Order: sequence, then structure tokens, then C-alpha cells
Amino acid sequence: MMRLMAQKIQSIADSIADEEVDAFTHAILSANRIYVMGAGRSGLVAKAFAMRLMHLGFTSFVVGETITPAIEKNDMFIAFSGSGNTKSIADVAQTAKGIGSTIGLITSNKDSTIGIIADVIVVIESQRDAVTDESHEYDIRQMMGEHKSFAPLGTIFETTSMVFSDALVSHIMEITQTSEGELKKRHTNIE
Ligand SMILES: O=C([C@H](O)CO)[C@H](O)[C@H](O)COP(=O)(O)O
Repeated sequence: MMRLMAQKIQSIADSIADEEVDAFTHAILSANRIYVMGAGRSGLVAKAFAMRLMHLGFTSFVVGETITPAIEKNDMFIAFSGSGNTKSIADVAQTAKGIGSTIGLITSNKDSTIGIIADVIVVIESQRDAVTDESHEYDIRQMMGEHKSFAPLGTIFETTSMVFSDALVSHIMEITQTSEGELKKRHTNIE
């Protein structure tokens, strides 16, 4: 089952457009502060990314935390949303857009409420090479006997966006010549 998931992630990774990643990276590097948001499991990925941004030396916040300050024009708002339509995130994106912040979106659906207003988008094609019912059952039978569960709901988006955002962190480390030691120094020492 894990091999099947790794194959899907590989296939999606191959489909990610370099130009989208370049534009997204440029927007991050140009932002004053970075505000990250997602709901549910996508929100967990968003939080993990905000943490690494802080380790990289960016001023980053998670939207919804009590200590998150007001967003401003030169800030960037980044949404992780597979559907691109989750209402709470779309509402905040709309507000941030109105203020003049740059809107970034990591999604499987660029033709969505948030996608329409986003300045930079990275598409994670979570339906790419979607297994048909027939091949799904074939793959599963091969690997798991009669068990037929594979990657329910937004699992493929959430897992792949985690891998993608970790790759983006490595990419930014390279561009900014930031060492792992610098990240380590910023890691909390009170956990
Ligand atoms: O937690 C989630 C759900 O379990 C799907 O796997 C989603 O991440 C959450 O519902 C948010 O959805 P999206 O904004 O479409 O990512």
C-alpha cells in the first residue's frame, strides 16, 4: 500500500510545473511576513510549513492562532486547500486580497474560490493517474489481499502537499544559502 502511495506521489511530483514553483518561491522571498492557513489535515500541513519558514528565518504566522497579528499589504497569505473551496480559508483569502497581500495557494483545484483570486498557485494534481475502480482493486489485491481501502478523502493531496512543501523548504535553503545549523538554532529550546 505504501509503495502504491509512493508511486502516486512520484507521478504527481513529475507533473508539478517548474514555473509555478519558481513564481511561488519568488513570492515567498519577496514577502515581508508570511501567513499560512489550512483546515483539517491540510491545516496540519500548513502549520508544519509555517514552522519551517520560521526556522528558515522568515517571520511566519498561522492564521487563527491568538498571537497572529493583522496582515498587511506587503505580506503573503498562503493557503493549503485541496478543494480550494473551503469557506473559512476562502473568506480569509478574500480579506487578505482586499488588503493587498499576495495570495498563494497550494491546491488540486485552481478553478476554485481561492484559485480565482490567488496570485501564485502550485497545483498538486491529486487525481493524476487516478486508479480506476478496476485497477484500484487490482493494485490493492496485489498488495493487500481483499482489503480495498486506499487513500480516503483528501489523503493524496495532504500527503503530497507535505512532501512538496518540504521540498520547497530545501529549495529555499539552497537559494538563500541557509545551513541546517541555522535552522537548528531557531528551533524551539523549550519543548
Ligand atoms: O481534513 C481534511 C479531510 O479529512 C480530507 O482528508 C481536509 O484537509 C479538510 O477538510 C480541508 O479540506 P481542503 O481545504 O479541501 O484541503
